[in-house]
Amino acid sequence: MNHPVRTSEEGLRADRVSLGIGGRILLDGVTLVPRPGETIGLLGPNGSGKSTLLRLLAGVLGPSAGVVTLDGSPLNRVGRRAVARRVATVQQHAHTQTELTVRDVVALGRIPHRRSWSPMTPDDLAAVTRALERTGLTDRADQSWHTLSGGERQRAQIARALAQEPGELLLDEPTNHLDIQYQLDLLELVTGLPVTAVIALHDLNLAAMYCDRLVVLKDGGAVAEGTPSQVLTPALIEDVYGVPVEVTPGSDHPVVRFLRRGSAPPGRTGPDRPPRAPDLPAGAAQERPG
Ligand SMILES: Nc1ncnc2c1ncn2[C@@H]1O[C@H](COP(=O)(O)OP(=O)(O)OP(=O)(O)O)[C@@H](O)[C@H]1O
Repeated sequence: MNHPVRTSEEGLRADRVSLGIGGRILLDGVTLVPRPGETIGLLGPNGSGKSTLLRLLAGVLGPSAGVVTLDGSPLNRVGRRAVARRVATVQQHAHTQTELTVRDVVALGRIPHRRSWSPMTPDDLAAVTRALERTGLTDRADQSWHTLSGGERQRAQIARALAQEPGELLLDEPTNHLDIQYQLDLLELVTGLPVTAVIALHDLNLAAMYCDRLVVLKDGGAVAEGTPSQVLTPALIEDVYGVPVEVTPGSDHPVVRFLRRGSAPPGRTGPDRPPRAPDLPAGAAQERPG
């Protein structure tokens, strides 16, 4: 997963970024320093600030405090086109108007690399072909975007981002709409690319399997950061998501098992779990219904 080729000043990083809109703090002093080539998973409940942080990293929004830099320069001084040559984003709900084919959509990824009004070069065409192949869309290339399934649209957006040949890839819940095979394929693909990737994910087990490091957001603040084994503890998950879990340390990565509310792992007692009645016959102790 790691392709350590650059110095620490290089790459995309967020330094103590905050964002307030309409008197509400959406992000509060978050620092994110991806190491070159690594995959960072952004975790956190709905509304915790994951998409907002990705928008700041993409330069779509500017922070109200702190700074996002690309190779040491604040994004607002780098220029949109230069940022677009380096940073590709895949959003949650991509909409494409007009009657574009899949190939047309993927070719949009080449725009930052092309001069205005100039035709696609052989390099552009090769990048589009490669991106279609990598996402398994070659035989869909001439199909209209509108006729694609939700999962195929998602893959076409990933292909567009790959055609952009970015150094940094920002993905906002890219596995939405994908069946399990494509979820695994996609994360395998992204983590195998020579790019630095920041991925907002809801699936803790996929995050544990594929991310080098995780950053957990809660109410706009970063509450944990580290490897999946360091971060994905029952205490952290219960605190952030409010759900009971059991975490099994694996040789490669931890495995999270969600428990029905009202139940708890063997040996644990808590406010949600009444102690077993001592006078019930063996085997008769019942868990509370979830
Ligand atoms: N332009 C905006 N104006 C006001 N509030 C906003 C704006 N954009 C986002 N928010 C709020 O900021 C909070 C964080 O939103 P964000 O989309 O970053 O969360 P998220 O962690 O990506 O959530 P989800 O998992 O549901 O996608 C939310 O409460 C959202 O309503």
